[in-house]
Amino acid sequence: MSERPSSLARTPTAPPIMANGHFASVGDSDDVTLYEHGVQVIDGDKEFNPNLSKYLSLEHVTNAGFNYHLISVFGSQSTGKSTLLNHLFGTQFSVMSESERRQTTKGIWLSKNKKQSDASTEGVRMADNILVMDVEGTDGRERGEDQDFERKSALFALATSEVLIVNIWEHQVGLYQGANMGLLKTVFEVNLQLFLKDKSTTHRSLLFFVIRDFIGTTPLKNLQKTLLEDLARLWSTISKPAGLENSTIHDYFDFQFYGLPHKGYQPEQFVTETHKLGLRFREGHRDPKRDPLQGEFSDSGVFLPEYHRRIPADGFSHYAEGIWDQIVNNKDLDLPTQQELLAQFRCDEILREVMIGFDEAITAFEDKQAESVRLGSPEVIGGLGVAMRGARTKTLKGFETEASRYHKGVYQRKKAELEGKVDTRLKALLHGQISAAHKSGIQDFREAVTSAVKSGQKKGGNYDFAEIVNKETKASLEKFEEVARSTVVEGTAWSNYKQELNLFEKELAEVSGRLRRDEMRRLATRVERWVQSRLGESVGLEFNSLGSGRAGNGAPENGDKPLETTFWDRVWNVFVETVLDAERRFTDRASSFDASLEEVDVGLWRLRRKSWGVLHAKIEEEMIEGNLLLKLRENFEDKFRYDEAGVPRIWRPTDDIEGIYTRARESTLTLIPLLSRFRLAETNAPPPLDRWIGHTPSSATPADEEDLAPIGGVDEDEGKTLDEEMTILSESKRQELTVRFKKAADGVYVEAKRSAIGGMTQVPLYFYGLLLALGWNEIVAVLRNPAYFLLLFVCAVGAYVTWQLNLWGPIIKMSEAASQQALVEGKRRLRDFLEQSDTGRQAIAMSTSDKTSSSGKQEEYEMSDLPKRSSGSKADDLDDL
Ligand SMILES: Nc1nc2c(ncn2[C@@H]2O[C@H](COP(=O)(O)OP(=O)(O)OP(=O)(O)O)[C@@H](O)[C@H]2O)c(=O)[nH]1
Repeated sequence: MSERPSSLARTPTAPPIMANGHFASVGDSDDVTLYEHGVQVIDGDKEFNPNLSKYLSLEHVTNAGFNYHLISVFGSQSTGKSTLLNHLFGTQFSVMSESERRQTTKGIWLSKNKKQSDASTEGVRMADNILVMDVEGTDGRERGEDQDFERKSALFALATSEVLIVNIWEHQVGLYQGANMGLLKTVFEVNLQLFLKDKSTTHRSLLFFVIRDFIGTTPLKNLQKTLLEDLARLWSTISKPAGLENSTIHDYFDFQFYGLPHKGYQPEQFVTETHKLGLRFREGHRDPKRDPLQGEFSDSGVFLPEYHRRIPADGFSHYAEGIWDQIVNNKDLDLPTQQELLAQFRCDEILREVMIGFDEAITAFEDKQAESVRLGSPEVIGGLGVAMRGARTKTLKGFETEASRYHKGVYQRKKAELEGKVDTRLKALLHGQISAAHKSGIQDFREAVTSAVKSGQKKGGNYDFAEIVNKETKASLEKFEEVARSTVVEGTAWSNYKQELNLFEKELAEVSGRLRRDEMRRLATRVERWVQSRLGESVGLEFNSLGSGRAGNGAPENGDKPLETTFWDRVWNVFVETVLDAERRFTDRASSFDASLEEVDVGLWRLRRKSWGVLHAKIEEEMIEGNLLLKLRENFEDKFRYDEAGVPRIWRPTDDIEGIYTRARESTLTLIPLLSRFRLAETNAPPPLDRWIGHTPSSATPADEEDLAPIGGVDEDEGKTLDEEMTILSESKRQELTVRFKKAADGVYVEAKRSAIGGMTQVPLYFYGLLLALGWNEIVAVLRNPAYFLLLFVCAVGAYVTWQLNLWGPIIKMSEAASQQALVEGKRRLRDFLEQSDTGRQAIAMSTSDKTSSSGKQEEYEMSDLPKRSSGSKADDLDDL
């Protein structure tokens, strides 16, 4: 290529200017000074220079969009075309040396206008970015008969340029070859082909005839007229496509003419005129309504929008290359297709460019989101919405700015493609963000409700669960909506979070349902504990009543029925009352949870079942052999040891101990069958447990039934009948109990009998006679001795006086108290003494253990050693619930 001095320098005819590096500038360096002669777009060997785009970007044309103009110059070889352009635009196209007459410009060169605005014309708007193409001269001896290149270059110039300067000498006007009529005929023909296919816009071009060496003898108007007549004739000779037979040359071309004086003979005028002409190109303002053929146009501008080929500057080099490729390969030049191809190419390029910016803005967020998902703790990313909206707007706007200048159809398609790409990624980010908000929202909600409940419990349990749930649900929904709203990209169909919001709301409801169930469970547990405590106390009292003879509720035995016969009725009543109370409390509290009727039903049903379990366990505890035996003994003792008035009996040998014993024993023995079955006295049947507990509610879940023990008569399928459920003591247990009770009663009987016999022991009378006979000597000795007699007499008088004064009682009491005190003090001193010596301590230990073991052995039979029951445990207060 030409930018290496190469192709042109290699040709034997290459001028020295090529060898001295003028052409070497192109493409090898980015330094704009190396492009002082412009860039060779097409070299002499018809090769296209791929560095054209580099030149345009160095000249700051690439980003100009449509704000640039392209002018080509045509004309015979060595007619001063390059000279003309250099004067008009300050370019530095190579010019033939005066001494030689040979081809200078090979191929097609392009340079940007280098002339700035004059001081005098300041304020006048300069035409933007004028690019000029210096086309190899026609009719040159170097190409000879080969007119291929000049036709191809004409076609290329027409496809790209707005204005074609036709450079002719005045004396050439009227000639055919000299006036380039052959070339112009080709231009007209290809113009018809080129722009016929693209009917979307009206393409016009300006043919600007610059008449060189214009003397002025023939007025310019006459020359203009001659040329136009020639051109009209030429137009009529070309074959036109169907439908355009009647078209005129003016349908496609505008014309302007300008005469320039001889450069050699009138150098000053030449400079002045080229300067004026240059200003028309650079600063002239063209009124599109003014017909340049009719009116004055010497001061008129040149460019009209309709001349523009509508190729954005950044796509120009690619477009030009495509066009040239078609031309050089003799393919049908189809401009719309080329424009479409260009649009596709450029839109793809622009799309890639804008996607780089998009990646920079978004990838970090995508990575962060992916990382948090990978770690299993999705996180709401701050500032995501702003970044998403900003990146999307910037990307689409950037694409629109650059790509909208290209073929509309392609642009729309590519825009949709870009939107698809951008939106797919943004949508994924939005979903990620919403899903993170969902997960963290649910977690936060659960934690908030739990901690509010806990703090409520700490403050004494006075909290409203439903209120907490409602408050936290509202807060969670607001937070979720805030995240979603701040992340959505307005104006996009996919930026919709309604469905996700519904899902979130649904899950919140599920979680609150679960939390409520947990809360209800906790409530149920508390109520059950309360029931357990109350039943433990009340049922314990009823069992104690068996021994005390008074009802557990404190009511004395009434005459109608023996207390024992209504025992189970009382237990059942206590149970029913307690459970009804618990149910009422449970229902009150559960309703404050906003629990559904079904949930409350299940809770109550569980409560009844559990309460029955508690009662059953309590009864079983009371009915263990030791406890029951104790109750029976107490009952027996009550009847045996006390009379009808409740006064303790002192047994005398004359009493009917056997009779009383037998009645008391038989009465107590009737208790055993009574206690062995839970039956109500009225109906003589078990209580209606199945009816009372009720059927399993349909809304009960397997989890609700999991921890419930089967109940006979209620859970029929468990194979245990109500009768079995209500049987407290088996037959064998009853018999065993009867035997043991009888033994214990016998023990009491024996003790009573023994105490009755012990009460009748006396000192026999003969013992007094014997005492007199044996002590007669001592009596006589005392009576005969005056001292003894006197002492006896004084004692007798003292005793008589004491008796008279009724002081014997106090004296005896005082002496008893004194002796008692002396005994206690003596014992204490002895213990202290023993504790201070080792042997003494051992002796104490041995005596204590002996005492314990001997009392254990006697426990079953010695009524006095039986442990006394506590009247009942302290019940928890249900108000604590
Ligand atoms: N008579 C006359 N000669 C001119 C004029 N302008 C330039 N020349 C001379 O014409 C010769 C060719 O000038 P170029 O500008 O190189 O001509 P060109 O048409 O660009 O030549 P190629 O690029 O080889 O086709 C030079 O020697 C110029 O001095 C003019 O207005 N009148």
